[in-house]
Amino acid sequence: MSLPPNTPHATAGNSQRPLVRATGLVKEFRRAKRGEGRLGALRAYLRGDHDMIRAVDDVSFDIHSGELVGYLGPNGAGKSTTIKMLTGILTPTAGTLSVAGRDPSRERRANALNIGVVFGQRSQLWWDLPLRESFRAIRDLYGVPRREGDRRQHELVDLLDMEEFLDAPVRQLSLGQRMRGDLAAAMLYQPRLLFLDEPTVGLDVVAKERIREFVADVNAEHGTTVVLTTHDLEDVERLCRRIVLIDHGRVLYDGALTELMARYGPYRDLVVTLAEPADIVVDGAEQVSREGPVVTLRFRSDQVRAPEVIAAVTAAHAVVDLSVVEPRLEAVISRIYTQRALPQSVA
Ligand SMILES: Nc1ncnc2c1ncn2[C@@H]1O[C@H](COP(=O)(O)OP(=O)(O)OP(=O)(O)O)[C@@H](O)[C@H]1O
Repeated sequence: MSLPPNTPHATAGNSQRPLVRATGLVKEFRRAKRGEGRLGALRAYLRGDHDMIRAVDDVSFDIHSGELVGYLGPNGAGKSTTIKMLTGILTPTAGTLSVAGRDPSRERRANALNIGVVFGQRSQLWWDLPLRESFRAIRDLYGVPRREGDRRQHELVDLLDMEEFLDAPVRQLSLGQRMRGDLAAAMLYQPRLLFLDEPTVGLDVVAKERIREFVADVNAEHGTTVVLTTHDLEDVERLCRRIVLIDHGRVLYDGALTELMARYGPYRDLVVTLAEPADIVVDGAEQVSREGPVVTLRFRSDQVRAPEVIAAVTAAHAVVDLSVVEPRLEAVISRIYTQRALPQSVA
């Protein structure tokens, strides 16, 4: 199925120079070829046989100051590779990249002053140092003036409620506490751009909510531009107005979250619990799943009315329970990932 062209992003028409501009970005990796069997593998290794993998394949986008963008995609889509190029850790194979007017891989140190990076899976803090000492080291490293640093640290400690564990070594902190420490560390020198890679992974609901509130706050109050990579779509629903969806290194969608939902908007699910397990075949609706006696039918509410589908189902089956469910972002995204296409436009 061919993909519709990318939707112009939410800030199209913004005349300001973008904070981030990626144009035709490509990143290829060499990967050793695996020969058949042990001997084959050895031969391939000795011959230096390799494949090229295009982890990022002609990606272009602009991000303007103050935006909070979700950079999403299934495992292996190329998200981390893109973020690594934006932070200067990796050099693009082709294309151009500008972050606050700089080429990140050529001016890595200068770029580092403008960006904060937080990885949910791995801490940037010193494991054996108390948080307070890590903060001091970071302030020194980034040349934050003392008074200014004290003020910011105080504000962040307050905002993230960290006073009680500031003197504990990082290795003794819970995941949620460590995450708060990482976020504060990334914001101590007030970067213009914050990259968050899975910032809520593994956290309980309360801890997740605290992180989301903090991210929303630094974006709204300090105008910090945020690029958020996450598999938790509640993070996205809660925080992002714009999303960039990638798969196999290519942009599938770049635009407002509301527009994506509107495209999917006419779809409704009718969840039916039957007295006896059975498949349901009715006009205007498609059975999308069946688990025991629970069957889910999907229909377009602009083509068939819910009462008509319900009447057809109850005429043919003994029904114990039923409900009509509006689509959630998760359903939309999983449909895009599985079909590698956007839902049909309503228009
Ligand atoms: N250093 C590397 N050498 C070879 N291949 C790599 C390297 N880094 C990434 N890749 C490959 O590039 C592709 C994109 O990987 P990337 O880590 O960017 O995906 P991702 O979208 O961040 O995935 P996830 O959600 O699982 O973190 C994958 O096929 C991966 O195996």
